[in-house]
Amino acid sequence: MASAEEVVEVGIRVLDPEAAVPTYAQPFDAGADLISTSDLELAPGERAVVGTGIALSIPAGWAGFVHPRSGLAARHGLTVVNAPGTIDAGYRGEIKVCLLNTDSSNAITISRGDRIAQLVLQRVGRADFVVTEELDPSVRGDGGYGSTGGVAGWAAIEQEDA
Ligand SMILES: O=c1ccn([C@H]2C[C@H](O)[C@@H](COP(=O)(O)OP(=O)(O)OP(=O)(O)O)O2)c(=O)[nH]1
Ligand SMILES: [Mg+2]
Repeated sequence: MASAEEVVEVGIRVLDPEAAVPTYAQPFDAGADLISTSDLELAPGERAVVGTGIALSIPAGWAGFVHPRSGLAARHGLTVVNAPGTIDAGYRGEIKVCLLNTDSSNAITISRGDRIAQLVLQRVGRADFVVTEELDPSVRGDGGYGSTGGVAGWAAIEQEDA
């Protein structure tokens, strides 16, 4: 049986009198919705940094990641420029979202209180970088950027199997 989800305690300051603690829309959702504290309109191709009205104290060993919401992305072309935005455990300022209207012809209107993005909490590690002349060998080696093949999917796999 799958193990239960891990719940981490995160301190929160609600900075805007009308903002609220972020909520998970459904049980087991990974993302808690973040709201906009501003009214704004994004012209096609325009971006803006938008406040969410909250500040957090995330425990060391964890980080928050600001992801776009898929419905707004699919319906309107709204995304997060730096997706996922990284919220460091030590950051105590207001969480802000750098929104981008990717639609080529329609403006997007955002109203105060709209759920504009979602925050995912994840465990994170930090590297102890050890300088070396030779890296451990691996099967992939230095192959990257398409080294395993192009875009062909099923057809290529079927040919290889034949
Ligand atoms: O979508 C985001 C991304 C970042 N931040 C805040 C929290 C994060 O801890 C801090 C720094 O983010 P990042 O390291 O991505 O930005 P930077 O350009 O490297 O700034 P800095 O020099 O402050 O690290 O900005 C947000 O509020 N929203
Ligand atoms: Mg940084």
